[in-house]
Amino acid sequence: MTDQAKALTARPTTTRSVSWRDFLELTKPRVVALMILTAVIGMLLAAPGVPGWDVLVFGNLGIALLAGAAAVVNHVVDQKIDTVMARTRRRPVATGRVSQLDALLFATVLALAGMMILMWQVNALTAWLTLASLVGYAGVYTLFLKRATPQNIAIGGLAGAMPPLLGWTAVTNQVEGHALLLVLIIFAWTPPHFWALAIHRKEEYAKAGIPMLPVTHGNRYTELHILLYTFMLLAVTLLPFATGMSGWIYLAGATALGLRFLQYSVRLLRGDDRRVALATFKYSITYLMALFVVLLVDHFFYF
Ligand code: HEM
Ligand SMILES: CC(C)=CCC/C(C)=C/CC/C(C)=C/COP(=O)(O)OP(=O)(O)O
Repeated sequence: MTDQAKALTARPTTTRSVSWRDFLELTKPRVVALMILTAVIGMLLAAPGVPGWDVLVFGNLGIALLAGAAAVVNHVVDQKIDTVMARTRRRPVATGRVSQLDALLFATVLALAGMMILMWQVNALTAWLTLASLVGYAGVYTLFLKRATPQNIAIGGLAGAMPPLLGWTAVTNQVEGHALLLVLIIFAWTPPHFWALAIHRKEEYAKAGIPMLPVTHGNRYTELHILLYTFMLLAVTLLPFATGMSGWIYLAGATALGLRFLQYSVRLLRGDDRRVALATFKYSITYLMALFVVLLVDHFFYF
């Protein structure tokens, strides 16, 4: 192998030694933080009043530990493909700063701690549903779907959509219709959230050999699907109002946020521009955060 070929295939080297920050990074803290926001709001909507501090603290801690563990496993399973993509090549396992074994041990500790907390301090239903979400993301999505089909996100997104239900069951110990509605909202949101980023990073996914929708079916097809999912998202977000779960404040907020999302999707379909794709991805995060905050404001306004 020539020196140039070696340089191209080598793992990115790192001069920095391992630190606690690497372990924190492995847990995808910003993604988990948004999941916890949706779990907290699930708890607050489920409770007749305000849930007890113990459910709030232990429920969210347990869910966060298991979600973090799932993210760590994702780094281990994806080590090779993370090394190929510019967005992920500096990750702790991809660079080798954290070994696969250490990462797996870390994931095991997080998962065991999370399960014990949920089992002993919350309830078994929440513990098993959270574990199922971990398996859904780390096992079904990462290990299998991500590499197998361009519909990976449309199916695998269910795992990431679970936190509001997990929050709800932590309080009520029951799976109820309104909680499933919140799951449905995140489930419909996930494809536009991710496909916008996949368009922006299409070349990298192609290089890594991952069959993301823009790679297999092109940008225009993906943009059309983003638009269709955004319509569906807008329709699904009207259900909390239609079923009497939320009031007019929510309806106004959800409609305004959804119309703005549609505006991004239409711009994307018209312009096919990488920068618009990135802006759409960023908006998707603001959108979900704002939508759940509006749900909560509405809940306490009519309370
Ligand atoms: C299987 C479903 C999902 C897929 C495939 C997906 C994909 C992604 C990807 C690839 C990124 C970029 C990460 C990076 O640059 O390191 C990202 C970022 C993000 N995702 Fe998702 N996502 C999913 C579900 C969710 C869910 C359910 C939430 C929250 C409820 C969420 C919240 C976020 C946030 C907050 C970021 C920004 C993270 C940052 O700034 O570092 N995602 N997502
Ligand atoms: C217990 C529970 C609630 C589990 C949910 C786990 C969890 C952290 C889901 C995150 C969703 C996500 C960021 C997917 C991206 O994975 P990717 O591999 O497509 O993206 P990447 O290339 O950035 O790693």
